[in-house]
Amino acid sequence: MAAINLAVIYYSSTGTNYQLANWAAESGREAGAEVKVLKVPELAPPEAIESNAAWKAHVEETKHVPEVQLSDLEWADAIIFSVPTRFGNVPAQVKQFLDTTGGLWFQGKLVNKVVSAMTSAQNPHGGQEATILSLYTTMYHWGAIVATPGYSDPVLYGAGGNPYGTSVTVDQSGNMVEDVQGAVKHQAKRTVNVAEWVKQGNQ
Ligand SMILES: Cc1cc2nc3c(=O)[nH]c(=O)nc-3n(C[C@H](O)[C@H](O)[C@H](O)COP(=O)(O)O)c2cc1C
Repeated sequence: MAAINLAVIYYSSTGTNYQLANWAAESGREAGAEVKVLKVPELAPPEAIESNAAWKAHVEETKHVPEVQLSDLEWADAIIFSVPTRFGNVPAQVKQFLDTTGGLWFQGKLVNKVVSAMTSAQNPHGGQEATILSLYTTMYHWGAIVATPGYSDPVLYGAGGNPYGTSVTVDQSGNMVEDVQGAVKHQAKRTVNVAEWVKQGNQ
């Protein structure tokens, strides 16, 4: 099998998407990939972060995580995004990062990247599917190959059955409502497997 470089790129204010990213990374390594977990740079002013204890704690907890660079996108064969819902769309931090990929896009360097996405929201119908589809719209412009979980494994039903990508509800205390660990791991393994098929086909 061709060795796959997997970049797990996340944004998180209060830790949910960081946890999803780490489960995906674990599964990617189990599937034999070389894995990097990378955070999208924060744009919020320090006063906003300071005013929210959970946000502040998460920023402290993840100080060691490298920020994603454009070179990470070049390096990656497969990319898994994990981002929270913001009014049914991606957070501004993520959009800002995506908008820096214009140069790579222009050079055709994002073509055939195998991508997949996950999200979280406070409400079970709070815009999870819309958020993932918004992100995928950019991926279609990249010429990426979007690898959705669909209903490719029974574990997805127990996780809420979002065929576009794993999504989870976060309660008022910041805890995940559905048990999505298995679905995340399945999605990550599947993404690595699809990247292997694509890479082999290109060799
Ligand atoms: C500006 C803003 C907009 C949000 N919009 C929604 C929304 O439309 N629907 C929803 O269910 N949750 C919404 N949320 C809640 C977040 O999605 C939730 O806090 C997030 O999924 C937690 O992920 P994290 O722990 O990785 O930061 C919003 C939060 C913020 C700050």
